[in-house]
Amino acid sequence: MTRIIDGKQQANRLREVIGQETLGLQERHGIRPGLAVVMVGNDPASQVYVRNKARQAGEAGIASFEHRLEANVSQQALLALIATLNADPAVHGILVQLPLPASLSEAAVIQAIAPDKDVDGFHPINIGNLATGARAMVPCTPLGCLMLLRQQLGELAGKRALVLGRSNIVGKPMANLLLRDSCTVTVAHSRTHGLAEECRRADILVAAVGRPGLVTGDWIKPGATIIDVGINRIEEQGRSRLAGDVDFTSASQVAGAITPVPGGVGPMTIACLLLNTLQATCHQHRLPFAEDIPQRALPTHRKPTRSVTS
Ligand SMILES: NC(=O)C1=CN([C@@H]2O[C@H](COP(=O)(O)OP(=O)(O)OC[C@H]3O[C@@H](n4cnc5c(N)ncnc54)[C@H](OP(=O)(O)O)[C@@H]3O)[C@@H](O)[C@H]2O)C=CC1
Ligand SMILES: Nc1nc(=O)c2c([nH]1)NC[C@@H]1CN(c3ccc(C(=O)N[C@@H](CCC(=O)O)C(=O)O)cc3)C=[N+]21
Repeated sequence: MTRIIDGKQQANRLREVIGQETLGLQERHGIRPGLAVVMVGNDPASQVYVRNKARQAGEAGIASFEHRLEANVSQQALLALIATLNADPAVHGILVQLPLPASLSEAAVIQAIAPDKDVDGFHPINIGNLATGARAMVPCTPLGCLMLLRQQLGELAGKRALVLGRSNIVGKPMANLLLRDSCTVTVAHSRTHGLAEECRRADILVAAVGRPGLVTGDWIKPGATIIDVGINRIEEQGRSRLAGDVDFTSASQVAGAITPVPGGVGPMTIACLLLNTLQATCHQHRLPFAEDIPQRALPTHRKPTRSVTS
């Protein structure tokens, strides 16, 4: 039986536990975590996402501060805003919505964010710490994927994992996280030869390519766990809907467990953003952070020793 991994429900649980923790911070220390979201231009898809983040932050006891800048804002003005947010004690986390207009340097903007407040985990310091196995702020989307995998499979050690996509925001940090959990990791991309065969070897397949329905059932090892990161807006029969990078209909015939789109990785990304904001708040106030929040919220389904193929 294929299990549908309900990311929306898992994210609700995670946000509930985050809410209990923020309440504790407020009551014991009078501290309210704060998240600043900077949006440049007015891309409608980003607006929906930013609105969802603000609402869910509020429900979890996190203050959110939205900064909307015109698409033609200068690099200098954007960097000045980041400097202000870096210095603001009410702001514990800073997220600059990507992609930025082409006139702005994403690298320069990301590097301007104080690493302690970099709740996206995109700053080179955080990337380096993740890659070397040190404590780091971990990018939200791969972190959410890892939580779903751990919850689904328990122990990940020794499993063959294939990460499809090598972007800085999903593919590369995902590969690092799986390696940290002792998976045997392959990273595939647009220049990979024999992509279907690579995929068929994988016990765990994480697809983050931005190509709707690229991964079909015949690319999947029977019983494998499939995490579909893709969020693609497609037109079908004159209507617009969201589709993942995995063809859900054929893949769900073969997979052991699979995330849907919508309702899979997307909601976990936002929950992980709130978790990173809580972690950043504790760190900045030199307070202990409850590392076990994900395990408390999402206890594992299976005994750690059982393999996907057994
Ligand atoms: N659920 C969520 O929270 C999030 C979802 N997303 C979604 O995830 C998807 C990926 O996002 P992102 O990582 O930013 O995308 P990028 O466009 O930055 O990277 C795409 C990657 O996929 C590879 N690729 C593209 N086409 C193919 C192909 N035909 N075969 C094999 N590999 C291919 C590219 O290879 P190469 O490097 O060789 O060009 C690249 O490494 C998108 O749909 C995006 O909307 C993104 C962020 C968060
Ligand atoms: N600095 C930065 N950090 C990001 O993390 C970041 C970003 N920029 N730019 C854009 C991408 C995309 N992204 C999504 C997060 C949640 C959903 C999400 O909640 N999706 C819902 C549905 C949403 C809908 O219905 O439109 C779901 O999949 O169920 C989608 C996409 C984060 N990103």
